[in-house]
Amino acid sequence: MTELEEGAERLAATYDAHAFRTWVHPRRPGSTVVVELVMRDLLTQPATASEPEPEAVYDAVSLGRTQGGGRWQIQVRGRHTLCVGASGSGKGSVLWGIACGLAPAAACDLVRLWGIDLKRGVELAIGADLFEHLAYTPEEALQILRNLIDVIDERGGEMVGKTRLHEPTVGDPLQVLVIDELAALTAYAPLDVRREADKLLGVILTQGRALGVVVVAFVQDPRKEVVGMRSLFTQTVALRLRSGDETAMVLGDGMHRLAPAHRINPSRPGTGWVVEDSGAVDRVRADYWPDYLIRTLAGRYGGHCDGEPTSETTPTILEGAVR
Ligand SMILES: Nc1ncnc2c1ncn2[C@@H]1O[C@H](COP(=O)(O)OP(=O)(O)OP(=O)(O)O)[C@@H](O)[C@H]1O
Repeated sequence: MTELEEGAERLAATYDAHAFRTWVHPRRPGSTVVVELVMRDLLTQPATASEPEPEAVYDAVSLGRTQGGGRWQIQVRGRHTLCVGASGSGKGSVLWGIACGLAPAAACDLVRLWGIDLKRGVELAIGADLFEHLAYTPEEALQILRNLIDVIDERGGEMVGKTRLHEPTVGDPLQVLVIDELAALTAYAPLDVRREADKLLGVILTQGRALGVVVVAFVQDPRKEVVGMRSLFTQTVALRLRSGDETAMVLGDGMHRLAPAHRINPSRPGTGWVVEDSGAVDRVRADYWPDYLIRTLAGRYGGHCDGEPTSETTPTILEGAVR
């Protein structure tokens, strides 16, 4: 092995590269050596989620892996999150990663989960016990939005001049609204519902963050006609998208090259791109949440702080303000 190859091998080991090639730069022979590292793609294989630690966490939850081999943590408190991905791109694994990651905190009433699933509850019903309330109809969805606005009004008065970011405590929890297929509410619901939902969601998205009311929404189609309030979300996860235009729409102009979500292989659901506040771009893959695991956690944490299984309860819609 030549000295050059030995050096390249050391470099490959340092960066956990799968293979390497070396050659002398064609235009600068004798002076510049090129080493090309072939990196292993750590996100090729799917991973199944495991039960979250029993500690109640509400700031951020772990969703899966980053391409560098670290854990993918998503900030929940203080952010409104929009996850966009074509059908079958794996939005469910991001949704359940967040809901199940917050489950221990929800059991202790440090977090209260609200759910809107206008696709007849197909997605959320499976973990229904984790949610304070679930809405399966447009009218129920509006009621949840109104309830959350009441929380905002109440907290706004209490917090003014005291603190900039609501600190969840038992009984005064972080309120997390999970909306599966946002378009069903903002684009395909009856006109009067759409109008009111747009208005109420606009208030929550502009005023709720600091007051401990955050939205985590999922949508297939990111066009403005479908998600008019796209720009009000403060962080975005792009799973597999359908075109470079969609990538630019979701992640920002110029991002279709840096974070090509439209090139994600359809055979690798749960894979996505995230752009951090700092502008750092990362490729990630969510862990897969099988139904049995969601049911297990909903049974263990739904409505209880002591880890005992809950009785079977159907979430109901509250009239008026939440506690
Ligand atoms: N993180 C993941 N790792 C591996 N496979 C996954 C992952 N997430 C989802 N899958 C697989 O991909 C399929 C589709 O995922 P999912 O239902 O979450 O997509 P979706 O984006 O919610 O689609 P739709 O918008 O049509 O509901 C799942 O049934 C599962 O088999």
